[in-house]
Amino acid sequence: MASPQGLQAPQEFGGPLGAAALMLLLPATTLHLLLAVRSGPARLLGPPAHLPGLSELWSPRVLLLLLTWLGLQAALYLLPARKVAEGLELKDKSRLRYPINGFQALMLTVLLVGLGVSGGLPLGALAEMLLPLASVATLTTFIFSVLLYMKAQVTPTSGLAPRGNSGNLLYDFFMGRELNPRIGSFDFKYFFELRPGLIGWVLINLALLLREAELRGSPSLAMWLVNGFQLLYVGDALWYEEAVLTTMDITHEGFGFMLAFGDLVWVPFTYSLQAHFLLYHPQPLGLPRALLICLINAAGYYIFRGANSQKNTFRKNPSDPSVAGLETIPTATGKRLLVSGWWGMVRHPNYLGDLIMALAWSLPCGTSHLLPYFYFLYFIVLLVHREARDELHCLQKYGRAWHAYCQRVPYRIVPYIY
Ligand SMILES: NC(=O)C1=CN([C@@H]2O[C@H](COP(=O)(O)OP(=O)(O)OC[C@H]3O[C@@H](n4cnc5c(N)ncnc54)[C@H](OP(=O)(O)O)[C@@H]3O)[C@@H](O)[C@H]2O)C=CC1
Ligand SMILES: CC(C)CCC[C@@H](C)[C@H]1CC=C2C3=C(CC[C@@]21C)[C@@]1(C)CC[C@H](O)C(C)(C)[C@@H]1CC3
Repeated sequence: MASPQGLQAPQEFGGPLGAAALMLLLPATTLHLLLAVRSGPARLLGPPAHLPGLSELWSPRVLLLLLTWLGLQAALYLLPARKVAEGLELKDKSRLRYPINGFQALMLTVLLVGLGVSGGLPLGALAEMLLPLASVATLTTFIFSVLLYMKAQVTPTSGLAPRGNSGNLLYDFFMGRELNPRIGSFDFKYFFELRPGLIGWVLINLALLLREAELRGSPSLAMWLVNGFQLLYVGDALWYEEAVLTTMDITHEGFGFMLAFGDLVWVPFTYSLQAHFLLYHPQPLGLPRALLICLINAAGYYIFRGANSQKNTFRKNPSDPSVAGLETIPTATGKRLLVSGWWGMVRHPNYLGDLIMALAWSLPCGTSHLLPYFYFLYFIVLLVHREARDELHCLQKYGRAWHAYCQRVPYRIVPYIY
């Protein structure tokens, strides 16, 4: 069942063929990275040292562990929230309500895990279970995406996403048909975007740190830095949880295989690659280099947070004193575009800050291997592609005003370079 508007929307990611290729390539890449990272040569490119058997990829105990984790995070999501925020206006003029309790869920998880570890829970053992966990999570994602696809069959047209309703099964399954799939007030896209995968990433990092302490007596400085930087990133995402309601994923993307896999598999298992690498390939790191890397991460965070907060404040209340003095240009929609401050430097200053942080997360792993730089390299591709998609949306939305903005601010992500 295709919506007329969906049929006209240009297809992304290379259409059905691209979507099919990605659905094979993404799980295969995750598997390859998890095998390569623990092998001696730790090669990013080239065949893996061995192909795993079924017993290395699947166990009912691991499935139970994953389901318990999802259940715990769902329960924390349902706890009373300090605030309930409204999302942007939908096509039918309604607004959905979202609980703002992500940071609380992170803190409660840390507390529960802390109590567990002090009571003898062998969290370090998780480090040895990442391969079967990732493959079980991949299988779960496929099954879950089928359920999401079926649920969209009975969703009214106004609830469908602009892109994922072309009528091609493979493409729509990948892109996601329904914009905001919910059961009652439980919003699946919002929940998966910020909870089990993002908090799971922190937990995996911590398990790798504890495993390193078990093996070598104490965690290395490099391991501390990677854990600290990424905890800051996840803590920030959950502290500013409300801001996710204006991101492209929540406002535009359907919830299908792409986001479900990204949230549940890609983020926790590939974003933790640096800590995973350090467990099997310890790297010496002196204090002066560690300080320099901290400075790079701080600079990236400063730009990332400054840019995201400036835009969010401006979109929520343009007369807020912190943004009221900034220069803007009007658009035909009634909304204005910032042309000074962070958004006058490049058209995506938040991506620039994010990329600088991505580099800082890999640097503690030294320069002997390319593998721990995977996240940085993938992130360049993701953000360049994302920027192009956003550019197209903004051009369609703002027309001439967007052209004027591009003339005023000619660089996209990196000043004077790109
Ligand atoms: N770690 C990861 O894997 C990932 C991280 N991210 C991060 O997520 C964050 C959100 O990114 P994303 O959702 O892509 O988009 P952005 O937060 O960059 O939002 C883009 C939107 O901002 C508005 N905008 C653009 N220019 C201006 C301007 N000059 N003045 C005012 N508003 C403007 C437009 O929407 P409108 O005008 O309608 O408000 C545009 O569609 C980023 O920090 C990014 O780095 C993203 C993807 C993956
Ligand atoms: C590999 C696939 C082709 C693409 C998968 C993309 C997803 C992994 C990302 C799409 C947008 C994301 C965001 C974050 C994590 C990665 C995914 C899900 C984010 C939650 C990370 C923390 C940030 O502070 C944020 C701004 C909240 C991010 C929002 C977008």
